[in-house]
Parts: sequence; C-alpha cells; structure tokens
Amino acid sequence: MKTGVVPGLRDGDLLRDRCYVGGAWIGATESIPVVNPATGEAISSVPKLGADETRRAIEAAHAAFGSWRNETAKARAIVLRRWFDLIVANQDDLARIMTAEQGKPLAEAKGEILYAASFIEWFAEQGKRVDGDVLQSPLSDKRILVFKQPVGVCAAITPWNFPAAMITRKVGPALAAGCTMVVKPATQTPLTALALGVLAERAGLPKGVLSIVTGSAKAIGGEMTGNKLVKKITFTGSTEVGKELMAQAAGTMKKVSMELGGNAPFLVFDDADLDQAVAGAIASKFRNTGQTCVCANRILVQDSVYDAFADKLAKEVAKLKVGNGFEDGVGQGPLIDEKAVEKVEEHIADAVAKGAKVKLGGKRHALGRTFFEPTLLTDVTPAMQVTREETFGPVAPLFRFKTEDEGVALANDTEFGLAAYFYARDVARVFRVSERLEAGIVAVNTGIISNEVVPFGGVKESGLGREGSKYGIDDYLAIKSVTLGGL
Ligand SMILES: NC(=O)C1=CN([C@@H]2O[C@H](COP(=O)(O)OP(=O)(O)OC[C@H]3O[C@@H](n4cnc5c(N)ncnc54)[C@H](O)[C@@H]3O)[C@@H](O)[C@H]2O)C=CC1
Ligand SMILES: O=C(O)[C@H](O)CS(=O)(=O)O
Repeated sequence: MKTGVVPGLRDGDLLRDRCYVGGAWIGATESIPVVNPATGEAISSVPKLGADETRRAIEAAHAAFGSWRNETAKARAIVLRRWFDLIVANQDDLARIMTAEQGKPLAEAKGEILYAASFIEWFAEQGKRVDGDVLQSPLSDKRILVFKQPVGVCAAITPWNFPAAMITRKVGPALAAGCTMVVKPATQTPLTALALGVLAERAGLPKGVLSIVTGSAKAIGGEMTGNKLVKKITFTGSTEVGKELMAQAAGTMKKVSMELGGNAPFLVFDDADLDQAVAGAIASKFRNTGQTCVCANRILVQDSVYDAFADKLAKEVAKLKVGNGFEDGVGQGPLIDEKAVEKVEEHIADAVAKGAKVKLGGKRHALGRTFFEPTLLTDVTPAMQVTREETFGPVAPLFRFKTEDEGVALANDTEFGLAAYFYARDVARVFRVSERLEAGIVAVNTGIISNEVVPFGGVKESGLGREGSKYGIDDYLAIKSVTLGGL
C-alpha cells in the first residue's frame, strides 16, 4: 500500500489507494490524485471507479443483507463496538490523514475522529432498543403487531468538510438497524473514509456489509439512485446536489435523508452576555475555517450593543492563527480549494461595493495558496450576497437590528433552516425566540451544538430527516403491521 505524505503517520496500512468493494480492495485503470490543500502536494491517489464497480458493491451489499439483518442486534453491536474501539485507538493516525487531505488543524481533526466514533458507539446501543408494538385491537378476534425491520441496501454520499463524522453518522445507524451500505466519500477527502474501511474490516464486519467507492460522482450517484436494489439514499452536501439526487431517487421510490446547506443566523440581543456571545461567535463561525453547514453565516446584533460587540469580536478574531493544520497553535487551516476562496472573495467584494466596511482581514493570507485572513465585516445589509448565500469560509458579517421582532424576522428571511443561534438572558425571550426561529437546530448561549445525542437536521431547503440522536435510526427502519385474525 502507498504510504503517501502524511506527517507522523504510524500505521501506513491505513493509507489505502484502493477501494473497499464487497470485502475486496480493488483498483482501477484510472486514478484520482488526493492533494493536501495547505501545500498542494499529492498525498496519494484513489481509483476512479464508475457505475460498474458501484453496481458490484450494491450487489455485494444485497447478498450480505440477508445474513446481516438476521444477526441479533446484540451481535451487530459487538462488531460495531469493536469498530468504535479501533477508531479511538487509531485516533491520531486517522486525524493525521484527515488534516493532510482536508486541512483542518490536527486538534480539530482529532476532535472530529472522536465525534465520528461517538456515532458508532451510540448506534451500536440504539440498535438494541429497536422494539415493535402489540397494539390494542379494536376487534376481539384479532391481534395487531408492529414489526420494525431494516429497509435493506442503503447508499450514502458525503461531503469533504467532515470526512469521518458524516460517514459514521450514516453508517452507524444503518448497520445497527441491520441494513448494509455503500458509501461514496467526497472526491477531495477519500482517504479518511478508506481508513475507516480498513478498521471496519479489522473489526470483523462481514464482507459486503460496507463498501466504499471513489470516482466519478455522477456515475456512482447515478447507479446508487437508479439501482432497484438500493432502498435508501442518504446525502450530506449542497442543497443543489441534494435536489438532484432526490429527483433521481424518485424513479424507484427510494427513502431519502438529506442534510443540506445552511445560512445560520447568530442573534445577539441587548440582554446577552457579550463576552459569552463573542466566544460563541468565534466557535460557530470559525470552526473548520468557516466550512461547516452550521456555521454562523449572518451575525445579527441589536443596535444598543452593536459597537461593543463588534470591538470585542474583532479583538478575538485577531488572535486566530492561520497556517498548516500540522503546526502547533494553528486554529485556521486552508480553505478546501481555489473555488472556495473565490466564493469568499466574491462575497466580500459584493458587500464592500454595497457599503459594508472591512473591520478586519478581507483578503487572501500572506501564506498564499488557499489560506484566507479571518474577516469581520460591519454595516452589512440584507441587500448583500452574504445575506442570501452560504459563504462557507472565515467571514463574519455583522448586521444591525432594533427590536426583537425585527431580529427574528431577519433571521428567518432565508430559504434555509438548518441551525440558528442566539444569545439572551431573559427567560421569556429565550422561549419566545426559540419557538419562532425557523430552524431544525437552535442553540441558546452556545456556539457548538454537535454531538451524537442531538437530532441533527434542517427544515425548509436545508433538508429532510434527522441524524444522530434517538431519532437517527428511524430512517433506516420500515414499519410493518401484522394483523392476526380468527382468534
Ligand atoms: N447539512 C449538512 O450537514 C452539510 C451540508 N453541506 C453543504 O454542502 C456544501 C459544501 O460541501 P460540498 O462537498 O462542496 O457539497 P457538494 O454537494 O458539492 O458535494 C457533496 C457530495 O456530493 C457529491 N456530488 C456532487 N455532485 C454530485 C452528483 N451530481 N451526483 C452524485 N454525487 C455528487 C460530491 O462528490 C460529494 O461527495 C455546502 O453547501 C454545505 O452547506 C456540507 C456538509 C454538511
Ligand atoms: O457537515 C457539517 O457541516 C456537519 O454536519 C456539521 S456538524 O455535524 O459537525 O456540526
């Protein structure tokens, strides 16, 4: 196996340049380079697979489904727990592979590995609590039972910004429920996914239960959404692609789960603790260099505290260290690619052209490549692109509002509804605003909402379904009623 360029990697066997299909590691005549976004160096390469290999993975998942679903939930949990233990034991190597291919600081990557592992641990247990029902029959000669059964072969397509967690948040519940799964990771970050496959194999996951395919997104996605053997599609990524996949899946009536784009408002009311609000804004806005779907995308500050908040926030943003994720103390890695930098520049230029002011940053970092200065914009108005589009970068645009009603109306003025944050201390206001915000995930006096217990998902055009939590396994189950007559 190619070891590639991953500083400090101890177990080179985790770095795979082949795909895991039906329990075999396979290559292809063509390959796709995997590049370190911080340095531009080629780390490794992965096979350019297409519809044929995807079909092979789906058929292997179908063949494995019968025996995997017939295992007891406890037996499945034992294998998943072994996988969890191996992920935790290999946390450092997995994080190094992630930092090399995605760029996030090593400490943040280690955090993601534990976050990813938590979904395997959580759903190993949740699988054992999938119970049916015996219902009160309205007829004396009948009994009514409810069975919850695994939907079957599932297919997952995942994004580059959380190369581990977005995979385990899908594979965990699917396998715990008794389903089998084929995963297509993002083209930019396949190595973390393949390393997770190595550990799943070491954990004793039966061949075919999990496959990981890399290559042409359209060809692989087309096979996943069109193949009759696939009963569910689960996708995390942009709303645009999510809609495309949903339309493709409709042809064979597949279940779909969609975790899509966001445009999170971050409200600071006049009764907020401003220091807490600043800490929350830093945590939410600049996590993963602003490349998460739940990042604060619009920071809305009540008039009377606007200047004080802006000054405090500027002081903290100025402390953020930009650099290679392997360097100590770096809190902001590179953006994933040149296209991402151009989108950030476009949003800043549009805002300034329409009257916004750059209080801090505003341009590409002196380090070059895809590094960008953490940026604070003030006097931002709803006429600007940053209001409507997800920046997906380290830009904090500050808007003003006067009244609570105006703040909530501004916050809700978007077709997205994934996360929403606000800082306030008045209890009545906390309940009023929590209930009025149009989002699937609301955070009060905190900037971080991500753990395995929280039901994660959006409303409006941010998606369908919930991942993680005690609800996350439901999307991988089908409810069957059984009526016994003639009693
Ligand atoms: N709601 C959530 O949890 C998340 C949402 N996102 C959203 O995704 C965007 C950024 O992530 P990206 O990876 O650039 O999104 P993307 O939608 O371009 O790609 C996501 C995945 O879909 C694949 N893909 C792209 N086009 C496809 C097609 N036609 N058929 C099949 N697969 C296809 C990609 O290869 C990747 O694996 C942002 O809008 C962000 O908000 C990203 C991560 C999490
Ligand atoms: O891809 C994302 O942005 C994640 O869903 C965000 S989180 O789950 O890590 O908060």
